Amino acid sequence: MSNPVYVAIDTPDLDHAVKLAKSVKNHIGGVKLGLEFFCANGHHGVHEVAKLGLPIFLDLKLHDIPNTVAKAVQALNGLAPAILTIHASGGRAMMEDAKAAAGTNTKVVAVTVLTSLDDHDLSRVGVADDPHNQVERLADLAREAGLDGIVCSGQEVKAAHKAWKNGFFIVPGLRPAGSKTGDQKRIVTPRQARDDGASVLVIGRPITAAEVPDDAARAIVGTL
Ligand SMILES: O=C(O)c1cc(=O)[nH]c(=O)n1[C@@H]1O[C@H](COP(=O)(O)O)[C@@H](O)[C@H]1O
Repeated sequence: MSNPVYVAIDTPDLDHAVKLAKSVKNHIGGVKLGLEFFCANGHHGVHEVAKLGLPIFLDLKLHDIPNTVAKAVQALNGLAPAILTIHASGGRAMMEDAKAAAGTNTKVVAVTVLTSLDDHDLSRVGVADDPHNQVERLADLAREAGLDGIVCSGQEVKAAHKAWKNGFFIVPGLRPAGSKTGDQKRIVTPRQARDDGASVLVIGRPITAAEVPDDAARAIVGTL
């Protein structure tokens, strides 16, 4: 089985990003580049990190009208990301058009309920349901739209996997026992997420903010 750990390189500093990715390269399965990195470094930055030869997960969480998202996806095709994120709450048509616009080797995956939100946060944005039901609802919609999978927390992945047997499940909000939670609310350990059916384990600060990121990555992979 290939290594499911994708390290989230969240920094605007390209040199630091490349250095970090190089230092953990042998212990991870891929690199996730998100908004902070992309807004600062754009396509050039992605190309530079991609030179290391690891699969790139481009986490831009696109969310707009269908035409705009489809054109944005087209504009990213030159980067050939292994994985690209859009928001499920953009609706079925937006997801269908995004998938149709993506390259055949790119998995298009829908973010359901951010791992930084709990029941209370959801109710404040007008979602009366709990995260579990909302993930289930958005996962069904993403599957109907022909997407490859979803992003959800480790607290929902078991049920999501059961309902969508061949889905691709990305799980962030992972914290090894004893590590700082930060802004994440729905957390589990990397091992728990893997056991419950995650395809990709997204891990950022527990690796990137460690004194020796290389050692932290090795230790986490050792728990899987
Ligand atoms: O799509 C994501 O990757 C994502 C979705 C989500 O619900 N929660 C979430 O934390 N993420 C991303 O996963 C990473 C988590 O980073 P750490 O909290 O530092 O491990 C960040 O890059 C987030 O942007």
